[in-house]
Order: sequence, then structure tokens, then C-alpha cells
Amino acid sequence: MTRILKGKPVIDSLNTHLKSESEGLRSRGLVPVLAIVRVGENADDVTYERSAEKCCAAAGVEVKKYLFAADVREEEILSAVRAISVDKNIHGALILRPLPPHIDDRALCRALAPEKDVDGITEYSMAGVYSDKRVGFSPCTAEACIDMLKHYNIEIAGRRAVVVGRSFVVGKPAAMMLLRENATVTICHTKTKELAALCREAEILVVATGHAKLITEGFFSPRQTIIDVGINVDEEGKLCGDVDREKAEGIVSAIAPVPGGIGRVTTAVLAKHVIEACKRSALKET
Ligand SMILES: Nc1nc(=O)c2c([nH]1)NC[C@@H]1CN(c3ccc(C(=O)N[C@@H](CCC(=O)O)C(=O)O)cc3)C=[N+]21
Repeated sequence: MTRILKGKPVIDSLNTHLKSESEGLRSRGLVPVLAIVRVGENADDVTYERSAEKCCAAAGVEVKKYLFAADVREEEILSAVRAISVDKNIHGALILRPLPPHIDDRALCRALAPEKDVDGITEYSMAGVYSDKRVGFSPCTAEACIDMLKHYNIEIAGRRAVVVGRSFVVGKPAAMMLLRENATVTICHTKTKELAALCREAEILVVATGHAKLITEGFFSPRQTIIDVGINVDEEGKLCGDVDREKAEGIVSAIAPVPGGIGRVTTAVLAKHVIEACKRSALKET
């Protein structure tokens, strides 16, 4: 029997903890605030934004939105991000990405104060992920994978982990975080030969490629726990992951499905980071 690792229990347990943390902060006159920066009306961005707002409300984090038209001038967003960076009442910023091509993504990242980088996009946060130091914040989706494994008591140390995908947002940081937890990690990508055979050997398989149902028959084995990070739309217009769930079920040990798996855990991690950023800012002032 394949265990389905649902996101909801992970989110509920995170939120219970976060709610009491944010209440503690409020009793000291501190309200954790997240700024959300969105350019245009991209459906993916709007979905993620809604999910972030829901999780923040449950965790006791306030949200302040900065919305811009799709053809906004780069200078205008840059000055908004600079204003957020110096605003004492804002503790974290989520810049919905990818941005339209006329906006220099890296310039925007550089304009963000590192201590407010709750989404792990600045070079400062990246250094934290790769150096195992508590500097900045890890990208939320990568951290959500680890939080999910821990919530369901899935052993990481000493086990063979395979990450399919090498993006800066998910694959690379997820691999580093699994390594930090003492897994033996293999990173696979589009040029990997014998991908199916490598995946079959994985005891923990994290998939973040952006290709619907890429991981299918021939990739599965009974000792596997799979975290599907893909967000795709199938032929029928339905949300689906990078893993062919129907083929996996009945073979693998456990799978975090799409939808209903890692997706919203990501926004709970985001809320966790805002609360942590708020706590760190209070420490700095006293
Ligand atoms: N800085 C940044 N980080 C992101 O992580 C980011 C982003 N920008 N821009 C937009 C994309 C898109 N994205 C989605 C995540 C989950 C679902 C999703 O559908 N989640 C639920 C279902 C929908 C729901 O909860 O309403 C699930 O997987 O079960 C959709 C889209 C994150 N993104």
C-alpha cells in the first residue's frame, strides 16, 4: 500500500506552532508583515499569492500587497523593493516570479535587503544554503520538502536521495538540504543518462523538472518515498505533477501528490520565515 503524504496535516501542524509564535510577538507589540510584489495577472502567480495569503492569515502574519501592471517600468519596481527593504514594519518580501522579460530579475534580487529575503532569492541566502550557516533563508519549496519528510518521520540520514532538476529555486537547494540531513545525494537533469535506473535506486526521490508525468513506469521501486514538486496542467486541463501518480501508486512506499501535497506547504514555510525574520529584527533592536 502506497502512503499518500498529504500537505494539509503538515500545514496544520506548522500553523499551530506559528500561530502561538506570532501571538507571542504581538504581545510584545510586534506584528509580522509580509510584502507580496506581483507584476501582471499571471494565473500561477495569483494562485500562489492566494495560497500565501491563506497561510499567512492562519499563522498570524499580515500581508501587504504591491501590485503592478505587466508593462511597469523596471525603475518603479526597483524603488518599491528598495522602499520595502528599509521599511521597519515589513519583515519579509515575496517577489512573484518569473518576472516579465523586460525586468532584470537579478537587479531586483540585489535591491532586496538580505534579512527580508524570506523566499531565499538573494546571493546572501544562497550562501547560507551552501555553507550550512543560518544566513538568510532557504528557498521555501526546498525547505518544504525537508519539513514534509520530517513531519511523516521519513528517515533521511544515510539514505540514498535522488533529486531530478537543478534549478536555483528547488533542485539545487533541495539537494544541499538533503545533504545537510546526511542523505547520499545524486542530482539528475536533462542530460542525465539512464535516468529511470537512477530513480529506481532512490529511497527518497524529489522531482522538480516542470515536465508533466516525466517520472513514470520503470522509475519506481518499493522502498521509495517520492516528493513531487511539479506544477503542470495535463491534456484535460487538470493540475498534475512531474510524477505519473497512477503508475506510482501500488509500487512505491509513499508519495506526496499534486495537487494536495507540497504545494501549500511551501506557503506555510514562507509564513514561518516571515515570523523568523520578525524575531531576528526584534533581536537586533534590543
Ligand atoms: N517567488 C515565487 N515562488 C513561488 O513558489 C512561485 C512564484 N514565485 N510564482 C508563481 C509560482 C506558481 N506557484 C504555484 C504553487 C502552487 C500551486 C498550486 O496549485 N498549489 C496547490 C493547489 C492550489 C491551491 O492551493 O489553491 C497544490 O499543489 O495542491 C500553483 C502555483 C508557485 N510559484
